[in-house]
Amino acid sequence: MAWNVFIDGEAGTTGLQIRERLIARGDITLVQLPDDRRKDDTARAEAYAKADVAILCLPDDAARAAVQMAKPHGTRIIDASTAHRVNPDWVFGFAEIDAGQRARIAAAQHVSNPGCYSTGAIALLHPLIVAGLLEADAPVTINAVSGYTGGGKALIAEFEGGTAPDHFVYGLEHKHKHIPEIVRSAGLNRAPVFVPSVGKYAQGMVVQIPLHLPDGQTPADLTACLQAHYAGQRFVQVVEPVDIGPRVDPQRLNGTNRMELAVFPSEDGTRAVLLAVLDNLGKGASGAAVQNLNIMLGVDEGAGLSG
Ligand SMILES: NC(=O)C1=CN([C@@H]2O[C@H](COP(=O)(O)OP(=O)(O)OC[C@H]3O[C@@H](n4cnc5c(N)ncnc54)[C@H](OP(=O)(O)O)[C@@H]3O)[C@@H](O)[C@H]2O)C=CC1
Ligand SMILES: CC(=O)N[C@@H](CCC(=O)OP(=O)(O)O)C(=O)O
Repeated sequence: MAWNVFIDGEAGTTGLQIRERLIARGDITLVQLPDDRRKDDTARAEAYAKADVAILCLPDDAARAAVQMAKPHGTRIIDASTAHRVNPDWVFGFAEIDAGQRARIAAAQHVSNPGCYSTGAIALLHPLIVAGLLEADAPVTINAVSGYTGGGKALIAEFEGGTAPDHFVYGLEHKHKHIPEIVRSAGLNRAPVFVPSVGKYAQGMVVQIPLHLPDGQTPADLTACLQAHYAGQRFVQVVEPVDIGPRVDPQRLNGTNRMELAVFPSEDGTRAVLLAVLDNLGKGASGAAVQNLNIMLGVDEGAGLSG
């Protein structure tokens, strides 16, 4: 038996990469629309009626409307957009966040994928806050660099058309859309200062969180906490700085669903940089969507994914 899966927004950046990961699978039949009907609501409603699971790769407003369209048909949904990430009725689609999350995803009607930057930031912060190594109201700063596919078709056109600078910093109005989901899912009580940037390369991302450590805490304590939290995980690994540094390449995990976490210490042990590397279109979007789909269907979590 094959499951029917509809990727709404299949022609977009995230949608295309999900299709690539599902197209050859024998256990999945893609419900597809002809190009001239992909925004036709009658055709989309028919697709929702047929699908067991729909994956929304749409702008936020279109994702909210799609949920209403799917409702009469009872279609299970994975939303890649920002629309439902802090909605308490949706399950947050970061399987590794804690021991119970896979079961919650498996049973869910509605799963919301984390944002790409958020995946790295939450993966680093959540275990430390739960373990009491970082206060929930700590003044956290998050810096990051992403490949330009993170901005979807519009930003890709700017970079490939030569109208964007080779590297730019943004989010400086302190209103980036990932801040609410980072606060909620990391377990912070205070909004972090988040400064993302984009470089002239297509895919790949590094998220960095610099910390001054309190007296008595060492970088090794942070590493040990992350190692314990992610022990045995297939797609999230804690690595040594020497394995990925001293020059960390944001593209090192491209094409995979993996994320690497590391703690880079100062020589005297009083400071550290927490670092996450991932493919913004892998574990940061399309890979995570497929991982969540696999969990929801009860099949091998890594089916169709490169780890
Ligand atoms: N790119 C990334 O790294 C990540 C993206 N996301 C999220 O995934 C979602 C999709 O992003 P991304 O793939 O980058 O964006 P793109 O702009 O590349 O793709 C969006 C697609 O949605 C289509 N679309 C827009 N409105 C509708 C509608 N009403 N009905 C049907 N289709 C519609 C667009 O059509 P058309 O082709 O005609 O423009 C386009 O193909 C967004 O919410 C984004 O925030 C999440 C994590 C990471
Ligand atoms: C480079 C770039 O523009 N990145 C996007 C985030 C990409 C992502 O994670 O997607 P969501 O839109 O689903 O949150 C941004 O900063 O808005």
